[in-house]
Amino acid sequence: MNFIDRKQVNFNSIILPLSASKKIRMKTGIDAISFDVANIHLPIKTLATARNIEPEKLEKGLGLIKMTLPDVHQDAVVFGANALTKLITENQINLNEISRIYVGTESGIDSSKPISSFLISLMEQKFGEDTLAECDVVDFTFACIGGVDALQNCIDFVKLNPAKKAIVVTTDFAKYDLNSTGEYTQGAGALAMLVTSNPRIIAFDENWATSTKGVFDFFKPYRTITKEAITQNENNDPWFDNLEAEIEIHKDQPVFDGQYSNQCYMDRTRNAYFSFKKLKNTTETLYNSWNSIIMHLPYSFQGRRMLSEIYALDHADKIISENIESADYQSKIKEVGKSDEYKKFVTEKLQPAELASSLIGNLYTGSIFMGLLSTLAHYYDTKQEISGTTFGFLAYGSGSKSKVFEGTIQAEWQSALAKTKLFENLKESVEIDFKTYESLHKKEQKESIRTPKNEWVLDRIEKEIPNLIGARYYKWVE
Ligand SMILES: CC(=O)SCCNC(=O)CCNC(=O)[C@H](O)C(C)(C)COP(=O)(O)OP(=O)(O)OC[C@H]1O[C@@H](n2cnc3c(N)ncnc32)[C@H](O)[C@@H]1OP(=O)(O)O
Repeated sequence: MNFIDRKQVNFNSIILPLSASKKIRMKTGIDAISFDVANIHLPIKTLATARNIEPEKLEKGLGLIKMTLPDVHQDAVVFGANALTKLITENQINLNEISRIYVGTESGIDSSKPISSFLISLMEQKFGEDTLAECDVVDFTFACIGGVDALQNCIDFVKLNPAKKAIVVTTDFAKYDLNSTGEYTQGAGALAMLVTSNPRIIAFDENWATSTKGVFDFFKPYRTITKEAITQNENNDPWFDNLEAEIEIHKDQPVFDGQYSNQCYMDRTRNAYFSFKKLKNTTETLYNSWNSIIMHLPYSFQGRRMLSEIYALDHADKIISENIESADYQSKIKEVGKSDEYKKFVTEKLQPAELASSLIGNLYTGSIFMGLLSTLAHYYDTKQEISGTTFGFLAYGSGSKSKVFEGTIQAEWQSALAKTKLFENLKESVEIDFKTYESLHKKEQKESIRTPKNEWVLDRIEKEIPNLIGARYYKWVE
């Protein structure tokens, strides 16, 4: 029997074989990436005009251009299944080789059956019965950071099992109440990423820093509909007609405090960033070593608005003191954010990630990965070589948690990305008018806006068979 001497095993990065003379560090990271977004959009100017908001605030203040939203036949399962199908076909993945499909989402359609369970049956429908019979699947939910949690988990798994492969899917519909301050930060879509040893796109460093604090900045609680509300049925909802007693319901739209959520975002990312420096045992200005910075972007300019604090605190010339409690601390951060030096920094390190966000909107768990894809697609389209450079990641999920980590772009990133064509695909999105937007939002629209082709669609929701009521069925449309 072979016994492994635990003292010789570095559990942070698997070193194979274990003899001191022949140490090979196995890289782990993202080997392939694909996406699916709603493909219908409302121009942000249209929303601004209808809501009597200055368009410049949304366009120049928050960086918004278009806002995608699901068509009648789309939901979080559809986006996830389409991104996953593209990942499998474009990269000729043999599903028997996939040990895990872990989903990050905060748009679950069922409190018990995870989205990953739907994905399994749809993939087997398309690629063969029992092809995923031994695959482990589960959903991760922690607001927008659930996809990063799934990724970290899959990376650890592949590090321990270098011959195995995993897939991470992030899928969400960021839906906010009409007339709320979140309304202009909506969006919908999914990404799928293959996690392997010796990946072609990006290999992650072993250090991951975390900052956590339990807060109510943004959440989706179960809400009570009282007997009186059911009786009054102010919105004439036909579903109410069959209700007799008070019930708890779950609404897609969150309860949130926008400015407080920004503060939580800043606090968590700042703490995680400085913890990451400690883990790396460095006093150098860390962001200078990053070619690009990939942050959670609930809207395009969130990263640049939030990062000025870290930029100032970790600046080589110590632009501001570290006294976070001082009276003029916040105004000094704002001042730094408006400086030409900071604007240049943003253009170089953050802007490539913002490009897709401006055209799509919020993807919740997928936003940070769309930032990564946007950056890679930008460098691909502009033919700039970035292999060997390091990307820094600042993830955030309300509730709240931040994770900071970094990865190195691999030599084959361009060939791995050749079929993705992000910006080309985004150009095909169909524009809708304000009336159509509102009817989709209120679920009054019955016919699909766009005719689906070569994609998964929601076929029907069971209404009759008692022990299947609410079951969702999907189909592939050629
Ligand atoms: C879910 C998560 O990811 S948590 C973290 C983020 N939170 C959310 O996404 C929650 C949902 N969203 C929201 O609540 C809101 O959309 C927020 C908080 C993101 C934005 O809130 P608002 O009150 O609409 O905007 P806010 O006043 O913060 O910022 C507007 C920006 O536009 C700028 N602006 C305003 N008018 C103009 C104009 N005419 N021209 C140019 N810029 C303008 C402002 O100066 C400000 O930018 P600055 O602070 O960088 O200077």
